[in-house]
Amino acid sequence: QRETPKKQWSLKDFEIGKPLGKGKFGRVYVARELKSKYIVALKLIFKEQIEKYKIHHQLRREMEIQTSLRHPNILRLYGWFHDDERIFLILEYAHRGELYRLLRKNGHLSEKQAATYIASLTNALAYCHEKHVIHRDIKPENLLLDHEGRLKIADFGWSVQSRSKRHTMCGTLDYLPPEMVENKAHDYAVDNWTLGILCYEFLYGSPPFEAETQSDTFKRIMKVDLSFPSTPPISEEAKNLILRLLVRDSSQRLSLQKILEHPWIIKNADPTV
Ligand SMILES: Nc1ncnc(NCCc2cnc(NC(=O)Nc3cccc(C(F)(F)F)c3)s2)c1Br
Repeated sequence: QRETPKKQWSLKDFEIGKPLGKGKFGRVYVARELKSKYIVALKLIFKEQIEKYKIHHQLRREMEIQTSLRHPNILRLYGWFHDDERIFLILEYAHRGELYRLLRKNGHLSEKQAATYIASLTNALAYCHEKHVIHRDIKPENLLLDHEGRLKIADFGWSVQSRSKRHTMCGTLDYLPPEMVENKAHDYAVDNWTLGILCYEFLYGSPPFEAETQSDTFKRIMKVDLSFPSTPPISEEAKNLILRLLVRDSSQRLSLQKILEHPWIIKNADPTV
Protein backbone atom coordinates (compact mmCIF):
# COMPACT_ATOMS: atom_id res chain seq x y z
CA GLN A 1 0.00 0.00 0.00
CA ARG A 2 1.15 3.57 -0.61
CA GLU A 3 2.17 5.62 2.43
CA THR A 4 1.07 8.89 0.72
CA PRO A 5 -1.53 9.39 -2.06
CA LYS A 6 0.17 9.46 -5.48
CA LYS A 7 1.08 13.12 -6.12
CA GLN A 8 0.76 14.31 -9.74
CA TRP A 9 4.03 16.14 -10.35
CA SER A 10 4.68 18.65 -13.14
CA LEU A 11 7.56 20.81 -14.32
CA LYS A 12 6.13 23.87 -12.52
CA ASP A 13 6.81 22.10 -9.17
CA PHE A 14 10.57 22.38 -9.82
CA GLU A 15 13.27 24.98 -10.29
CA ILE A 16 15.81 23.50 -12.74
CA GLY A 17 19.53 23.87 -11.94
CA LYS A 18 22.79 22.93 -13.67
CA PRO A 19 23.05 20.00 -16.09
CA LEU A 20 24.61 16.92 -14.46
CA GLY A 21 25.46 14.98 -17.57
CA LYS A 22 24.28 13.70 -20.87
CA GLY A 23 22.84 10.23 -20.28
CA LYS A 24 21.35 7.97 -22.91
CA PHE A 25 18.11 9.29 -24.46
CA GLY A 26 18.30 12.59 -22.61
CA ARG A 27 19.99 14.91 -20.11
CA VAL A 28 20.00 15.06 -16.31
CA TYR A 29 19.66 18.27 -14.27
CA VAL A 30 19.83 19.19 -10.62
CA ALA A 31 16.42 20.52 -9.56
CA ARG A 32 14.77 21.86 -6.44
CA GLU A 33 11.19 20.96 -5.55
CA LEU A 34 9.74 24.42 -4.79
CA LYS A 35 7.51 23.65 -1.77
CA SER A 36 9.86 21.36 0.18
CA LYS A 37 13.12 22.91 -1.16
CA TYR A 38 14.24 19.27 -1.62
CA ILE A 39 17.08 18.81 -4.13
CA VAL A 40 16.59 16.04 -6.71
CA ALA A 41 18.01 14.98 -10.07
CA LEU A 42 15.61 15.25 -13.01
CA LYS A 43 16.25 12.95 -15.95
CA LEU A 44 14.61 14.10 -19.20
CA ILE A 45 13.76 11.42 -21.75
CA PHE A 46 12.42 12.43 -25.16
CA LYS A 47 9.25 10.53 -26.08
CA GLU A 48 10.19 10.36 -29.74
CA GLN A 49 13.40 8.52 -28.75
CA ILE A 50 11.37 6.00 -26.72
CA GLU A 51 8.99 5.56 -29.65
CA LYS A 52 11.86 5.31 -32.14
CA TYR A 53 13.66 2.55 -30.20
CA LYS A 54 10.39 0.92 -29.02
CA ILE A 55 11.55 0.72 -25.40
CA HIS A 56 8.37 1.79 -23.56
CA HIS A 57 8.21 -1.61 -21.85
CA GLN A 58 11.79 -1.21 -20.58
CA LEU A 59 11.03 2.22 -19.14
CA ARG A 60 7.79 0.97 -17.55
CA ARG A 61 9.66 -2.01 -16.09
CA GLU A 62 12.36 0.29 -14.70
CA MET A 63 9.74 2.42 -12.97
CA GLU A 64 7.94 -0.61 -11.52
CA ILE A 65 11.21 -2.14 -10.33
CA GLN A 66 12.79 1.10 -9.06
CA THR A 67 9.79 2.34 -7.08
CA SER A 68 9.68 -1.02 -5.23
CA LEU A 69 13.40 -0.99 -4.29
CA ARG A 70 14.55 0.63 -1.03
CA HIS A 71 18.27 0.17 -0.24
CA PRO A 72 21.01 2.59 0.90
CA ASN A 73 23.14 1.62 -2.12
CA ILE A 74 20.38 1.94 -4.74
CA LEU A 75 19.52 5.38 -6.13
CA ARG A 76 15.87 6.17 -5.40
CA LEU A 77 13.36 6.87 -8.18
CA TYR A 78 10.80 9.04 -6.32
CA GLY A 79 8.33 9.34 -9.21
CA TRP A 80 7.85 10.63 -12.74
CA PHE A 81 5.70 12.90 -14.90
CA HIS A 82 5.50 13.87 -18.57
CA ASP A 83 4.58 16.71 -20.91
CA ASP A 84 3.88 16.58 -24.66
CA GLU A 85 7.37 15.60 -25.76
CA ARG A 86 9.29 14.52 -22.65
CA ILE A 87 9.17 12.05 -19.75
CA PHE A 88 10.78 13.24 -16.48
CA LEU A 89 12.24 10.86 -13.87
CA ILE A 90 12.43 12.37 -10.36
CA LEU A 91 15.60 10.82 -8.92
CA GLU A 92 17.61 10.96 -5.72
CA TYR A 93 20.48 13.43 -6.28
CA ALA A 94 23.97 11.93 -5.84
CA HIS A 95 26.05 14.96 -4.83
CA ARG A 96 29.47 13.49 -5.66
CA GLY A 97 28.40 12.37 -9.14
CA GLU A 98 29.58 9.46 -11.24
CA LEU A 99 32.08 6.97 -9.82
CA TYR A 100 33.83 6.57 -13.17
CA ARG A 101 34.96 10.23 -13.03
CA LEU A 102 36.71 9.45 -9.73
CA LEU A 103 38.23 6.35 -11.36
CA ARG A 104 39.47 8.32 -14.42
CA LYS A 105 40.81 11.12 -12.19
CA ASN A 106 42.72 8.82 -9.79
CA GLY A 107 43.66 6.20 -12.42
CA HIS A 108 42.78 3.42 -10.00
CA LEU A 109 41.40 3.15 -6.45
CA SER A 110 43.08 1.96 -3.24
CA GLU A 111 42.35 -1.61 -2.10
CA LYS A 112 40.32 -0.19 0.81
CA GLN A 113 38.24 2.03 -1.48
CA ALA A 114 37.74 -0.77 -4.05
CA ALA A 115 36.76 -3.32 -1.37
CA THR A 116 34.32 -0.84 0.21
CA TYR A 117 32.58 -0.24 -3.12
CA ILE A 118 32.50 -3.97 -3.95
CA ALA A 119 30.93 -4.70 -0.54
CA SER A 120 28.28 -1.98 -1.10
CA LEU A 121 27.54 -3.31 -4.59
CA THR A 122 27.31 -6.87 -3.27
CA ASN A 123 24.85 -5.82 -0.56
CA ALA A 124 22.73 -3.93 -3.11
CA LEU A 125 22.77 -6.86 -5.56
CA ALA A 126 21.88 -9.36 -2.78
CA TYR A 127 18.87 -7.16 -2.03
CA CYS A 128 17.93 -7.00 -5.77
CA HIS A 129 18.28 -10.77 -6.24
CA GLU A 130 16.09 -11.34 -3.14
CA LYS A 131 13.46 -9.30 -5.05
CA HIS A 132 14.09 -11.35 -8.21
CA VAL A 133 15.66 -8.33 -9.94
CA ILE A 134 18.80 -8.70 -12.09
CA HIS A 135 20.36 -5.33 -12.95
CA ARG A 136 22.44 -6.64 -15.94
CA ASP A 137 24.02 -3.28 -16.69
CA ILE A 138 26.30 -2.60 -13.72
CA LYS A 139 29.19 -0.46 -15.00
CA PRO A 140 31.07 2.56 -13.60
CA GLU A 141 28.80 4.96 -15.57
CA ASN A 142 25.81 3.61 -13.61
CA LEU A 143 27.48 3.95 -10.22
CA LEU A 144 27.03 7.25 -8.39
CA LEU A 145 28.34 8.66 -5.10
CA ASP A 146 26.20 10.57 -2.56
CA HIS A 147 27.40 13.47 -0.39
CA GLU A 148 29.09 11.00 2.02
CA GLY A 149 30.81 9.13 -0.83
CA ARG A 150 28.38 6.21 -0.45
CA LEU A 151 27.92 4.17 -3.63
CA LYS A 152 24.50 4.20 -5.35
CA ILE A 153 23.56 1.89 -8.21
CA ALA A 154 21.56 3.88 -10.77
CA ASP A 155 19.73 3.37 -14.04
CA PHE A 156 17.69 0.20 -13.96
CA GLY A 157 16.84 0.80 -17.60
CA TRP A 158 18.17 -2.68 -18.48
CA SER A 159 17.09 -4.54 -15.36
CA VAL A 160 14.53 -7.33 -15.38
CA GLN A 161 12.15 -8.89 -12.92
CA SER A 162 13.45 -12.38 -13.44
CA ARG A 163 11.88 -15.67 -12.52
CA SER A 164 12.97 -17.44 -15.66
CA LYS A 165 16.25 -17.31 -17.56
CA ARG A 166 16.78 -14.19 -19.72
CA HIS A 167 17.97 -13.97 -23.33
CA THR A 168 18.13 -10.23 -24.07
CA MET A 169 21.41 -8.67 -25.20
CA CYS A 170 22.19 -5.33 -23.51
CA GLY A 171 25.00 -3.00 -22.37
CA THR A 172 28.59 -2.63 -23.55
CA LEU A 173 30.47 -5.94 -23.94
CA ASP A 174 33.24 -5.23 -21.39
CA TYR A 175 31.03 -6.05 -18.43
CA LEU A 176 29.10 -8.98 -19.93
CA PRO A 177 29.78 -12.60 -18.93
CA PRO A 178 30.29 -15.36 -21.51
CA GLU A 179 26.68 -16.60 -21.31
CA MET A 180 25.36 -13.14 -22.24
CA VAL A 181 28.01 -12.46 -24.85
CA GLU A 182 27.11 -15.83 -26.38
CA ASN A 183 23.48 -14.73 -26.13
CA LYS A 184 22.68 -17.84 -24.12
CA ALA A 185 20.15 -18.11 -21.31
CA HIS A 186 21.45 -16.26 -18.26
CA ASP A 187 20.44 -15.70 -14.66
CA TYR A 188 21.42 -13.80 -11.55
CA ALA A 189 25.05 -14.94 -11.77
CA VAL A 190 25.64 -12.33 -14.49
CA ASP A 191 25.85 -9.73 -11.74
CA ASN A 192 28.45 -11.84 -9.89
CA TRP A 193 30.65 -11.87 -13.02
CA THR A 194 30.25 -8.10 -13.32
CA LEU A 195 31.42 -7.66 -9.72
CA GLY A 196 34.65 -9.41 -10.76
CA ILE A 197 35.03 -7.08 -13.74
CA LEU A 198 34.43 -4.00 -11.57
CA CYS A 199 36.80 -5.20 -8.83
CA TYR A 200 39.54 -5.54 -11.48
CA GLU A 201 38.70 -2.13 -12.99
CA PHE A 202 38.65 -0.37 -9.58
CA LEU A 203 42.13 -1.79 -8.81
CA TYR A 204 43.81 -1.42 -12.24
CA GLY A 205 41.82 1.46 -13.81
CA SER A 206 40.47 -0.47 -16.82
CA PRO A 207 38.35 -3.62 -17.29
CA PRO A 208 40.25 -6.96 -17.71
CA PHE A 209 39.14 -7.88 -21.24
CA GLU A 210 39.46 -4.45 -22.83
CA ALA A 211 40.66 -4.69 -26.45
CA GLU A 212 40.89 -2.62 -29.63
CA THR A 213 37.78 -4.12 -31.22
CA GLN A 214 34.51 -5.57 -29.91
CA SER A 215 35.34 -8.92 -31.48
CA ASP A 216 38.70 -9.05 -29.64
CA THR A 217 36.90 -8.24 -26.38
CA PHE A 218 34.36 -10.97 -27.22
CA LYS A 219 37.20 -13.51 -27.75
CA ARG A 220 38.94 -12.49 -24.51
CA ILE A 221 35.69 -12.85 -22.52
CA MET A 222 34.95 -16.26 -24.01
CA LYS A 223 38.45 -17.47 -23.15
CA VAL A 224 38.40 -15.64 -19.78
CA ASP A 225 41.78 -14.35 -20.98
CA LEU A 226 42.66 -12.72 -17.63
CA SER A 227 46.09 -11.41 -16.59
CA PHE A 228 47.23 -9.23 -13.69
CA PRO A 229 49.67 -6.41 -14.58
CA SER A 230 52.67 -6.02 -12.23
CA THR A 231 51.71 -2.38 -11.48
CA PRO A 232 49.92 -1.21 -9.46
CA PRO A 233 50.88 -4.00 -6.99
CA ILE A 234 47.69 -5.82 -5.88
CA SER A 235 47.31 -8.17 -2.91
CA GLU A 236 46.96 -11.93 -3.51
CA GLU A 237 43.56 -11.86 -1.72
CA ALA A 238 42.25 -9.29 -4.22
CA LYS A 239 43.43 -11.44 -7.13
CA ASN A 240 41.86 -14.49 -5.48
CA LEU A 241 38.45 -12.78 -5.27
CA ILE A 242 38.64 -11.69 -8.94
CA LEU A 243 39.60 -15.24 -9.98
CA ARG A 244 36.67 -16.67 -8.00
CA LEU A 245 34.22 -14.37 -9.84
CA LEU A 246 35.52 -14.38 -13.44
CA VAL A 247 34.63 -18.03 -13.92
CA ARG A 248 33.10 -19.18 -17.19
CA ASP A 249 30.70 -21.64 -15.56
CA SER A 250 28.16 -19.30 -13.91
CA SER A 251 27.29 -21.93 -11.26
CA GLN A 252 30.93 -21.88 -10.07
CA ARG A 253 31.09 -18.09 -9.44
CA LEU A 254 31.47 -17.05 -5.79
CA SER A 255 28.02 -16.31 -4.33
CA LEU A 256 27.17 -12.80 -3.10
CA GLN A 257 27.14 -14.08 0.49
CA LYS A 258 30.60 -15.65 0.07
CA ILE A 259 31.94 -12.38 -1.41
CA LEU A 260 30.99 -10.58 1.81
CA GLU A 261 32.86 -13.28 3.80
CA HIS A 262 35.97 -13.16 1.57
CA PRO A 263 39.21 -12.29 3.49
CA TRP A 264 39.98 -9.34 1.16
CA ILE A 265 36.56 -7.79 1.83
CA ILE A 266 36.69 -8.51 5.58
CA LYS A 267 40.15 -6.95 5.78
CA ASN A 268 39.63 -3.88 3.51
CA ALA A 269 35.95 -2.88 3.26
CA ASP A 270 34.82 0.00 5.47
CA PRO A 271 31.61 -1.34 7.04
CA THR A 272 30.31 2.14 7.98
CA VAL A 273 29.47 3.29 4.41
N1 LIG B 1 24.63 13.19 -9.83
C1 LIG B 1 23.54 12.46 -10.24
N2 LIG B 1 22.57 12.21 -9.35
C2 LIG B 1 21.50 11.50 -9.74
N3 LIG B 1 21.33 11.02 -11.01
C3 LIG B 1 22.28 11.28 -11.91
N4 LIG B 1 22.12 10.81 -13.19
C4 LIG B 1 20.96 10.05 -13.56
C5 LIG B 1 21.17 8.59 -13.18
C6 LIG B 1 19.98 7.77 -13.57
C7 LIG B 1 19.18 7.04 -12.75
N5 LIG B 1 18.20 6.36 -13.35
C8 LIG B 1 18.20 6.52 -14.66
N6 LIG B 1 17.27 5.87 -15.47
C9 LIG B 1 17.24 6.03 -16.81
O1 LIG B 1 17.97 6.80 -17.40
N7 LIG B 1 16.29 5.26 -17.42
C10 LIG B 1 16.03 5.25 -18.76
C11 LIG B 1 16.30 6.34 -19.58
C12 LIG B 1 15.96 6.22 -20.94
C13 LIG B 1 15.41 5.04 -21.47
C14 LIG B 1 15.19 3.99 -20.59
C15 LIG B 1 14.62 2.71 -21.12
F1 LIG B 1 13.53 3.03 -21.84
F2 LIG B 1 15.53 2.10 -21.90
F3 LIG B 1 14.28 1.91 -20.12
C16 LIG B 1 15.48 4.07 -19.26
S1 LIG B 1 19.42 7.55 -15.18
C17 LIG B 1 23.42 12.01 -11.57
BR1 LIG B 1 24.77 12.32 -12.85
